[in-house]
Amino acid sequence: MNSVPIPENDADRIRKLQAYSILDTLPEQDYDDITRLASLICESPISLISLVDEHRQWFKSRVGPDAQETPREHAFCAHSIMTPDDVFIVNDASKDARFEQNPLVTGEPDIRFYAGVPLVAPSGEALGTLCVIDRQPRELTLAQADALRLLSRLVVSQLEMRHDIENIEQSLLDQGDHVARLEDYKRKMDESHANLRVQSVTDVLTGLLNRRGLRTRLAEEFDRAKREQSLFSLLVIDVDEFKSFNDTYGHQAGDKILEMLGALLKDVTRVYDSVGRFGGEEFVVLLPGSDTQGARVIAERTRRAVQRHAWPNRNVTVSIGIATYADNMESAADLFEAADSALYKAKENGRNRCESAA
Ligand SMILES: Nc1nc2c(ncn2[C@@H]2O[C@H](COP(=O)(O)OP(=O)(O)OP(=O)(O)O)[C@@H](O)[C@H]2O)c(=O)[nH]1
Repeated sequence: MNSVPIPENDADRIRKLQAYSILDTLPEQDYDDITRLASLICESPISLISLVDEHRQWFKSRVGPDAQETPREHAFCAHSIMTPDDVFIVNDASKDARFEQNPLVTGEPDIRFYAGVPLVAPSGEALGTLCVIDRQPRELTLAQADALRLLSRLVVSQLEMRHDIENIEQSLLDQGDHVARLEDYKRKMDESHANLRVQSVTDVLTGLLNRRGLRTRLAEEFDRAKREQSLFSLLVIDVDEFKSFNDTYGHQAGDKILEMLGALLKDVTRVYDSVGRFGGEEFVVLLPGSDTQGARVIAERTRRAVQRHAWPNRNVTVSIGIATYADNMESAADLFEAADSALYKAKENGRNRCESAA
């Protein structure tokens, strides 16, 4: 038996075939319809869509034989793909020197007649054939050859369509991946914006509201008190003789005091009060719902708590100015100034005391 011919472009041809991802896939109705039609039109008991792989021919669809594949060296189709533009016809294989010793001729399925039309990819490679086979020597009519050509083009269209669909599916998956990554990115951006928003109103040393955060909250509460005619008070709290503390124990020890005082103020106030560090050693507590009397109680409690607290180095006390919202106040600044004046009075009157605005 002659050895099997190999096309010059065989490596490219096999790469192309593999790119279709068709080898070793399950049977599909569309391809089976084509082999059935080929068999009917050509009146042949066997019809195959044979794809010529590196070492085998593999049948995507078959009418007749049980085998799913045969070695390439036995494949009539391996001869057929050598002439991509022609129908390859063997009228009687038992009398053809190329095939008379072929096991597919000397044994099952006893091939005598073979007609194969190469399946030519749009880029020119012959991937395999659509072929019809008979156990009797015979001929193919011109009409049957034409039909076989037409059906072979249908097979290639199927291959192309399937390939396009796979590409589209893949790009949809890739697109989905991009969308997921974008959403993740957006979520991270939102998180970092939210973090930035929190940081922009937070005092680094104490973790309380900073001056900016306090200003915003004060304006909101002031507007609410004015709108709803509700009670609202404000405490301005200042550490006594803090300069001498710093001078004696150092700035870092002073920072520690401010940090501890921040935590203490948080402890002694209610959840709906807002506590912040207005700057330096001055703290502010906003008391929505509190009149002067209520604010005074909280201020006294705070002052006592500071006085009794176990501080490092030496005792710490605070002076507290109290102001309560009144109808005649035009803005939050009026309320703040009133509390600040009261604080000044507390300092004037000897420190470690609470004073209310007049
Ligand atoms: N450690 C520390 N000290 C600060 C900080 N901010 C302001 N200070 C200090 O706080 C001190 C405030 O001093 P003064 O305004 O003279 O007031 P005081 O010494 O507390 O005296 P009175 O308020 O009148 O009781 C200054 O020495 C500031 O340097 C801070 O963030 N950390």
